[in-house]
Amino acid sequence: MSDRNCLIKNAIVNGKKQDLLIENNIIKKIGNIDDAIDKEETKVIDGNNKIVIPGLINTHTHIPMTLFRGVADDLPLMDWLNNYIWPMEAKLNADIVYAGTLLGCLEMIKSGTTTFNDMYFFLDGIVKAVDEMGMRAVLSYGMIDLFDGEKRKKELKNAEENIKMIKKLNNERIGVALGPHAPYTCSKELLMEVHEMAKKYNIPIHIHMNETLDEIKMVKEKTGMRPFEYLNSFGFFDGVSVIAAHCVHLSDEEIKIIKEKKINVSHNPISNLKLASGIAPIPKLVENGINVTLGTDGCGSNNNLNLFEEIKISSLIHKGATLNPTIINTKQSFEFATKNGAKALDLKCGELKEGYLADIALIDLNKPFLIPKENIYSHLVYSFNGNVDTVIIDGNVVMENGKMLNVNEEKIYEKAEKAYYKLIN
Ligand SMILES: O=c1[nH]cnc2c1ncn2[C@@H]1O[C@H](CO)[C@@H](O)[C@H]1O
Ligand SMILES: [Zn+2]
Repeated sequence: MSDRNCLIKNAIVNGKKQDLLIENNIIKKIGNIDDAIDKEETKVIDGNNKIVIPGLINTHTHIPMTLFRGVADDLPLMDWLNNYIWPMEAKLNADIVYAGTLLGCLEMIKSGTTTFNDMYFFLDGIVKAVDEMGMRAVLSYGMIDLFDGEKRKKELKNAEENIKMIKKLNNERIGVALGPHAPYTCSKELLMEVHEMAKKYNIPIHIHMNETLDEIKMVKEKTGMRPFEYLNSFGFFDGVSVIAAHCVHLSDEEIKIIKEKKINVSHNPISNLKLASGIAPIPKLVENGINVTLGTDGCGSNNNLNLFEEIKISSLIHKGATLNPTIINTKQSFEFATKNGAKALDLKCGELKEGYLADIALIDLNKPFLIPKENIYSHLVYSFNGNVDTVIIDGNVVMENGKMLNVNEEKIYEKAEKAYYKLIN
């Protein structure tokens, strides 16, 4: 029996009890499907008491940082990076990164995420784990030159080699992007070359922007401009697709640039709360028609990869901040994590539609916190804990009834524990 023909019977799909047929890696049909299905060739999943949702899309993370979970809590960004995270990251290698990525993929699959947009190091280790776990990902090598010319050359060379390595894989599930870390860690020369490279290879740029007041002050002192104005002054946003993570502190002029240049925003409310960076002006961005998506950031600043928490917090935090309970409703925050994420990554998924990629999750509704089963789409935002039942990515069933089909979970935990001890010793 091939996993790649799959019929989900009698589930809630787009608010209605119906069936969903997957052929190869595509949602072939949604409706009442009985006829002409070859039961020998088709895997049938009982969807009774279950809801089908599009797999979630995490648009900003550093996946191997699962190994940094809990190691440096309760610190501000610059102290956290300079004195804790960067010294530990100096000990990384491809094996450690591989172990952290296996764990991260497992955690994401179990909480309904099927695609993630990543920025990190040792991409050969990340690629290997993503491939084995069957996830969809866009990967970028995180470049930091700290304004040093030699370092810049090395970082650009490394980035280009990674682009070639990933393109050569020809793996439909694994895409590549460019990841200049941020305007306070990357020189103008590096950013300009990144822009050229993004055009040359026709790939997106993934960058941290306006996360803290400190970094904005640093950029302003150096350039006389706020970060978005500075990058815009040398055409960084022209003719390329950009995913800007955080965007916590923005001037009206910067919001105008984001709108005009069609920059995708990755909102990471939990990371921003934990590092006390601030609260992003998401309602204002939505009002301006800007594409808002959701990210968890790495497990050093979250400390998990459960995007359902991000959906809930993004619906709550702006209500509290604006004293307006009507702001960011359940449909909007759910779309941040699905449809909008797909748009940012230029993928045909994030919605349950015929012809779209078969990246989906099934949730068992027989849970105390999902009863009564009447307003399920509200429950998914405000009361679900993220534990999904079954996950299908690119037409492959990777988890069924809470059990991973092709990987040994215990081995992943063991590997991650071992890798962690290598990092801290
Ligand atoms: O919230 C954050 N702000 C800035 N840098 C971060 C954050 N989270 C992780 N990293 C850092 O970004 C680099 C990845 O290329 C890593 O050094 C990682 O620790
Ligand atoms: Zn980050």
